[in-house]
Amino acid sequence: MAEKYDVIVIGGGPGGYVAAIRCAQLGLNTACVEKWTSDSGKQVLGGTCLNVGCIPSKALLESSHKYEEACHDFDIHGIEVKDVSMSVSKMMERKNTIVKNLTTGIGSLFKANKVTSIHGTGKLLGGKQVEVTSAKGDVTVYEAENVIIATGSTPIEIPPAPLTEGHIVDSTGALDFDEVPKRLGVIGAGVIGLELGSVWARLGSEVVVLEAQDAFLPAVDQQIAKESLKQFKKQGLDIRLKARVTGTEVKRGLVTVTYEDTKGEQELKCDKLIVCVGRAPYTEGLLSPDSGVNLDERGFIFVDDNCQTVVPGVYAIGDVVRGPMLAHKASEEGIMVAERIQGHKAAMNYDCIPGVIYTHPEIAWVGKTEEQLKAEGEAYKVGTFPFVASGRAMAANSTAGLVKVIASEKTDRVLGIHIVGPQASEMIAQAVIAMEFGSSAEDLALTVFAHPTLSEALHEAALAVDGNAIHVANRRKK
Ligand SMILES: NC(=O)c1ccc[n+]([C@@H]2O[C@H](COP(=O)([O-])OP(=O)(O)OC[C@H]3O[C@@H](n4cnc5c(N)ncnc54)[C@H](O)[C@@H]3O)[C@@H](O)[C@H]2O)c1
Repeated sequence: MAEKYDVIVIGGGPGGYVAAIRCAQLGLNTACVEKWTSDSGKQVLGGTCLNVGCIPSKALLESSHKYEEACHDFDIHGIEVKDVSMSVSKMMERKNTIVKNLTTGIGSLFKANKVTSIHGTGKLLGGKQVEVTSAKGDVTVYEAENVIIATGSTPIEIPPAPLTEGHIVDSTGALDFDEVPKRLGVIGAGVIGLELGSVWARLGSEVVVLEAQDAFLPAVDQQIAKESLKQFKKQGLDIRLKARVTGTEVKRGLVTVTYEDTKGEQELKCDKLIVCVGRAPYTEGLLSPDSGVNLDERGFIFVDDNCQTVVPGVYAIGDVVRGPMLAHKASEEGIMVAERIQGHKAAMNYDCIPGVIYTHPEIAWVGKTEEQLKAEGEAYKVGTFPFVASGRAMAANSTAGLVKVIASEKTDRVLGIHIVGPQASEMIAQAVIAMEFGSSAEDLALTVFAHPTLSEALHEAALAVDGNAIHVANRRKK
């Protein structure tokens, strides 16, 4: 008889491992299937986020930022540093240690919560059975009352730029360069292109980012996107918009990229090229024909608002379903599904998911952009506050950027908050809480913020919504 669980989770990333832990906490007999294998043949938990995504990229962003500060920004504080050098191997060692600590930590959390970890590739069969194939090829079939699919996504490859070992790489390869490339090409000015482009630019690469679209960060509020582009250009990132890559050639270690822009066909020569043109849901070999689970027209697993597939008791969460491909969205969906399996009435608020781009300055937002509200015909009012007027930002020598609060013209309810500036990734949590609690701009304006903090910029932007900012001249009321 096949071994039976209350819940089997397929995938051990931030969606899957969080779902598994929550299910076990709620008293469900839970197993998590993960195929990722280390060089020594051991199972690795944590998925893309911990192994080759959010965490390692933040480790490199932090190291490269410190290097850049030591080279260029200490001087203003009166600190003189000479002969600054960077050891790429040491930087990578630090990153690898952080990844190892976190991924092994999940194993400990599984033990503490009594989640059974199954090493192998999971496949959903009919009747809520899960087939697991080990690295050696042994096949075991398990049964489950409930299955949660959390298999994530993989980088998209494009025909004009096939990955070529050591020369044309995806985001995973770009986290493991063994030296700073002199010239680095990046295809795609999205989240990954900007974050990884920043890492290597700070370390000395001449970075050219080729972006097919004519708008920069089209999903971001365009006032914030414009300010960000200005800052990135100042930092020496050469971002070329309306530049669609049409071909690549690798010859004697040199990559030649051909692309088309408004002037016609162009060429770019670089030592390494990163392809980061988006990610696709990962469903390869996942579903047997009789599993009953459907994909939508874009290849995502089709689910309702509660992450339920068309098969009762089979759920899917994270990058493999609709919505933003973000670790925190996956984790929260995992918790919601675990609660629902246990009969609770949990639901996700998809209108309050923050987005962050970890460049310098950081970009962060929650809720609607001005462009979205215009398109929806919703009347709104806007308050902004620039960090150049913040004492704390001055003290930190980080005055680029602004906070923007958008509120309903009719009700004053906050509809969106957008930030480009220092610590935006941390500040956005305040905005998310405000929106989650249905705050008005006035509620924020009447709240006491500690002085001197960067968060005061959010307070002032909320005050500015009705022309009441103190530390900046208000726009005249009409
Ligand atoms: N900080 C974060 O939250 C974070 C970090 C990394 C990745 N992610 C997620 O991972 C996913 C993938 O990120 P990404 O940066 O690869 O994708 P993306 O969708 O953010 O950006 C890809 C960009 O590539 C451009 N592009 C596509 N084909 C092109 C071509 N032939 N020539 C030139 N440009 C081309 C697109 O127009 C787009 O702007 C995203 O969903 C993102 O949200 C999030």
